[in-house]
Amino acid sequence: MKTCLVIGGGGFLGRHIVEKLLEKGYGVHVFDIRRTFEDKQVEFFVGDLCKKEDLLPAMKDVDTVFHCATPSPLSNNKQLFHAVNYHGTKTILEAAQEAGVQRLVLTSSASVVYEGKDIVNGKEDLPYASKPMDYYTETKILQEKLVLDADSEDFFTVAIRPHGIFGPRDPHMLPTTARMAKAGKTKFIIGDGKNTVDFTYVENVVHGHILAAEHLEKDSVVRGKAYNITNDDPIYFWEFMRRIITGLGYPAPKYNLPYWLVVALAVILQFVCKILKPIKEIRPTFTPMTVALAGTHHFYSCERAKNDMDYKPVVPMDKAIKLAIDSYPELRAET
Ligand SMILES: NC(=O)C1=CN([C@@H]2O[C@H](COP(=O)(O)OP(=O)(O)OC[C@H]3O[C@@H](n4cnc5c(N)ncnc54)[C@H](OP(=O)(O)O)[C@@H]3O)[C@@H](O)[C@H]2O)C=CC1
Ligand SMILES: CC(C)CCC[C@@H](C)[C@H]1CC[C@H]2C3=C(CC[C@]12C)[C@@]1(C)CCC(=O)C[C@@H]1CC3
Repeated sequence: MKTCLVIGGGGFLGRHIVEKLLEKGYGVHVFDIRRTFEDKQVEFFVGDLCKKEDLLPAMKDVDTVFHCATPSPLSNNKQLFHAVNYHGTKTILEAAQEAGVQRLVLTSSASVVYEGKDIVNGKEDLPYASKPMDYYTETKILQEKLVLDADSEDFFTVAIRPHGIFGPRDPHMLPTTARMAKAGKTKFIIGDGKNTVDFTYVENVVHGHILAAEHLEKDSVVRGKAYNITNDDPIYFWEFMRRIITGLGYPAPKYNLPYWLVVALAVILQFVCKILKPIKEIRPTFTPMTVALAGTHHFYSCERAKNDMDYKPVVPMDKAIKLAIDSYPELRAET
C-alpha cells in the first residue's frame, strides 16, 4: 500500500481518510466530482466516477483504492443512486483492474441489513434487507455485493460497514439536527426514548478503513468480507441527540410521541410528496427511514473486525461528542 486513491475524497469521510493517509506517509490521489479543498501533498482529479475515462488517470500507479463516494443518503433520487452507487461502482471495479490496482476498500453501510425493525448487536452474517427502506440502502446492498464478488487472485476487496458517522465537517447529523433545533422542531422524542443505536466518530471509521487496507493481502482472512465498524459503545438514540442538541445550546427534547403515530405521519407525508413531485420537489427530514432510525434499536457487533484486524475504536464517545460539537461553532444557538 504505497499510493492510494480516495474516490469521494473531497467529501466528509473521504477527506478524513486522506488526512490520515498523509499523516501515515502514503501518497494520495483524490477523485471527486468537484474540488472541495487544496493541498499540495494531494493530487486532485475532478471527474464523474460513472466515466471510466475520468477514473483511469487518477488510478495510474495506485495500489489501493478507497471508494467512499455517494450521492447524499438523504436524497430520494432513484436514478442517481442506481447510476452512481451501482453502475458507477461497476465502472470503478473495471477501471481498477484495468489500471493494475491491487486492493479496493469499499465504504458500505451497516444499514444494508436494516429494514426498519430492531437490530440488537447485529453481526455481518445477518441477511441483506429484503425490503430496503430507500434507494440509498437498496443501492448500497447492490454495491457491496458487486465489490465483495470482485475479490480474486490478483485483486483484493473488502467492505467496511460504518453506522451513523459524525465528526468535524459532517454534512448530515449535526447540521440537520441544528437546523431542526433552530426551527423549534426538536421538542419531541419519538417513542419512549429507550432505543439503543450506534453513532460512530469519523476517526474510528477512518481507522477501520486503513486497518482493512493494511490487512488486505493474498492470504488474508479479510478478503471478500464485510466488517462492521462502530464506536463499540451503543447509546440511546435520544440520549445522543439530547447531548448534541443541548451541547449546541438548544433545549433538550422532552415530550414523547408514540412511535406508531410518527411512522404513520411519515408514510402520509411521503405519499403527499410523491403526488406533489411533478409540481414541487419536497425533501422532508422525516421519512419512514429516518423515523425508523429514530425509534428502533440498531446497533452492531464489531467482534469480526476486532478478531480479524485488531480493530478497536481510537476515540471514545464522550470525547467524540465534544470534538464534534466544538468543531461546529457556527451551529450554536445565538445567545
Ligand atoms: N454519513 C454516514 O452516516 C454514513 C455514510 N456511509 C458511507 O460513507 C461514505 C461517505 O459518506 P459521506 O462522507 O458521509 O458522504 P459525502 O457526501 O460527504 O461524500 C461523498 C462524496 O462523493 C462525491 N460524489 C458523489 N457523486 C459522485 C460522482 N458521480 N463522482 C465522483 N464523486 C461523487 C460527493 O460529491 P457531492 O457532495 O458534490 O455530491 C462527495 O464529495 C458513503 O459511501 C456512504 O454511503 C456509511 C454509513 C454511514
Ligand atoms: C431526529 C432529529 C432530532 C435529528 C435528525 C438526525 C438525522 C439527520 C440523522 C439521525 C440518524 C442518521 C443516520 C444517517 C443520516 C443522518 C441521520 C438520519 C444515515 C442514513 C446516513 C447513511 C447511512 O449509511 C446510515 C445512516 C444511519 C443514521
